Amino acid sequence: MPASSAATLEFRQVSKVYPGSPEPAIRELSLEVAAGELCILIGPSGCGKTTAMRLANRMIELTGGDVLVDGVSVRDRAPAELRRTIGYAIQQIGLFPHLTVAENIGTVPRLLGWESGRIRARVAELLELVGLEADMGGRYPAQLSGGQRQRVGVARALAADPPLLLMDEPFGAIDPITRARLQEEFRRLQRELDKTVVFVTHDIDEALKLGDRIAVLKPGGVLAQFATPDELVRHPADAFVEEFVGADRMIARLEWLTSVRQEGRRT
Ligand SMILES: Nc1ncnc2c1ncn2[C@@H]1O[C@H](COP(=O)(O)OP(=O)(O)OP(=O)(O)O)[C@@H](O)[C@H]1O
Repeated sequence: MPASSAATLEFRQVSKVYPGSPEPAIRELSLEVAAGELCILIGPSGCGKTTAMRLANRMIELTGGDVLVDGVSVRDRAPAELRRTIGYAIQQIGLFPHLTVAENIGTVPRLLGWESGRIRARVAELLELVGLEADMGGRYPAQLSGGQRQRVGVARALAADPPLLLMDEPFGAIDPITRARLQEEFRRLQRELDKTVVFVTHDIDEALKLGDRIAVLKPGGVLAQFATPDELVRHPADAFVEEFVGADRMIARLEWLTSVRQEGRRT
């Protein structure tokens, strides 16, 4: 896959005030995500993580500022067309219950008008990529485990080979063991496929394990710090980040994670 398959993403002084709400959900958020980077959004409940994500694919509209994908404002893109070029995976998965796994995965390629042979080949490739047996393609979502459904959600988000993936707690409702396995597989996949990813999580361990950089948001949608896992743990920008990350506890853990990640890269 060419190195150019990843997109850049920039939040430029982004604000969002929901109609009828006295306070902004996001305040002057500026963030630049490099091509191929895995950027984590983390912060307490209600700090605007999902809002930030949905502003990027225009599921909701900006109040102020701009979001640029590969330097082009999302305001200048038609929402439906924009969404077909951005993979989106969410915790609730949102699989269509009346469609088979294969049909679910093929949703965006179908919308893009791919011919059926190409869709079939892509679905087979993706099932293998996310570690599902080929015959799972004929099942319905209700016939899968939670972890299998999450994999289908990730496969569906990857289907049209989008340069940018938005993932909103994609492994949220999964037991810890399956979750750890999915995290590892996803990390490997992301490196292999060279995608830009914005990944929302509540889980600081998941953030430290997966993120190239982590954006910590405070209540009111204010960016507290945007830094590598190492910087975040060793040099938290303020007391909020320090408490959120739990610095002392984390340093030992980070050293362990760093060694695990290096180990992973060698294999
Ligand atoms: N459609 C909406 N209308 C009005 N207010 C909203 C709407 N959606 C979200 N909000 C508010 O905006 C703020 C940010 O919500 P958002 O869902 O982005 O937070 P979050 O960080 O993703 O939260 P969580 O971690 O709980 O999922 C919250 O105060 C929320 O109540």
